[in-house]
Amino acid sequence: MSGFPQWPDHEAVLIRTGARSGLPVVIAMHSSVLGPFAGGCRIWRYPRWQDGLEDALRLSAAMTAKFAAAGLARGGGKSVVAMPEGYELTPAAKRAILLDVGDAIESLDGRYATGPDVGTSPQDMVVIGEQTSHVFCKPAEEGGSGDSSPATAEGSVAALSAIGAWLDGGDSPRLDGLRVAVVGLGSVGARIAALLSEAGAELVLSDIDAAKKAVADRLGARWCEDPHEALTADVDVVVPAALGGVLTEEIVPELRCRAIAGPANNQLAVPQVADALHERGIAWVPDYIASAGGVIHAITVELDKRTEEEALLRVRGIEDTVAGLLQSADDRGVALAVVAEEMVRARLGAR
Ligand SMILES: NC(=O)c1ccc[n+]([C@@H]2O[C@H](COP(=O)([O-])OP(=O)(O)OC[C@H]3O[C@@H](n4cnc5c(N)ncnc54)[C@H](O)[C@@H]3O)[C@@H](O)[C@H]2O)c1
Repeated sequence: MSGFPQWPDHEAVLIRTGARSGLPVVIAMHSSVLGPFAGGCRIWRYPRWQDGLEDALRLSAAMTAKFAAAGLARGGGKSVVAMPEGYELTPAAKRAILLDVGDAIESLDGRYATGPDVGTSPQDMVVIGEQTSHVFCKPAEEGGSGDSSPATAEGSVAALSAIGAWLDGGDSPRLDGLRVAVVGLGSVGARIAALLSEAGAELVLSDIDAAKKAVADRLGARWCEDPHEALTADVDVVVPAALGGVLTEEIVPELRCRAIAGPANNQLAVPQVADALHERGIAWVPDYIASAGGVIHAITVELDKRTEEEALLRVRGIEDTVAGLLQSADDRGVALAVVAEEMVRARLGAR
């Protein structure tokens, strides 16, 4: 997030050597203004362990923004285990790391809870859960909320409904007839495409994996072999649902959509792209808003112990959030990212 303070304003950082793995376990705790810390556990290879620390600091700050924007009473946290390059992650080594993470979390006495991130799965949360109860996103058969992709997709579609209304100049959420390009048809992207198709949207779909053409065929959608063609297609909205960094300074002049909203993390290659999109009249919904459905659902059900219905209502609340942001961005003639950042700061009581 441009301008959002990320360093050195963390409340606390725990760094300890895992008793079993011997690897550094980092837990970065950014801001507990809204509630206890939560955020995924990343197990990744880094050139230096300090790069893992830096990742934890950056990602925990982003989680604070995500929770604040979602109206969840949680603070941004993140755990990272930095493996050296070339480290052989055998099943035994993975288990040792996960137990070390569980110990580190337990030592914090409920101040921080974790879920899956890059390099960890819902099943891994069960292993962490052997050492601590402060864990979410366990598989359904283990008493957890299961795969987060459906709720993430719901949240992105809620954002798209708000965009549909905004494009119509009205208040009624609309997906019927909306022309949408979905780039990336993995667990989340394929679900978004299915939900949009059901709601009557007109779809352009793409993925680097040619086998995903089957999704387009099944939904009767237009298939683009080249993801760049889908990104720059003449549609109302583009949905980035693959990897980050897809919105570059080079691609902005080529875009033909009116809005962009999707689940992919870290969509902007550089922060200035948000301004470039605004100058081209393209509304960009920050990924920390459009991708929040999964974590909202998991935390609501597993940590807050609320019902599925309540969780779904909270996820669908993304629609109202985006509608409000689109309206105030228009009223003030500024980028939606600016209004979103101000909303986050206001909720955190920051200047
Ligand atoms: N799964 C969740 O609940 C969740 C939650 C929040 C954010 N996200 C983010 O959403 C995005 C998608 O997540 P997912 O779980 O569906 O991942 P996934 O790995 O299941 O799917 C990613 C898809 O993108 C495709 N892809 C990769 N590079 C591409 C490119 N350059 N162009 C087009 N397609 C490309 C892959 O072939 C794959 O089909 C990721 O950025 C992820 O971090 C996911």
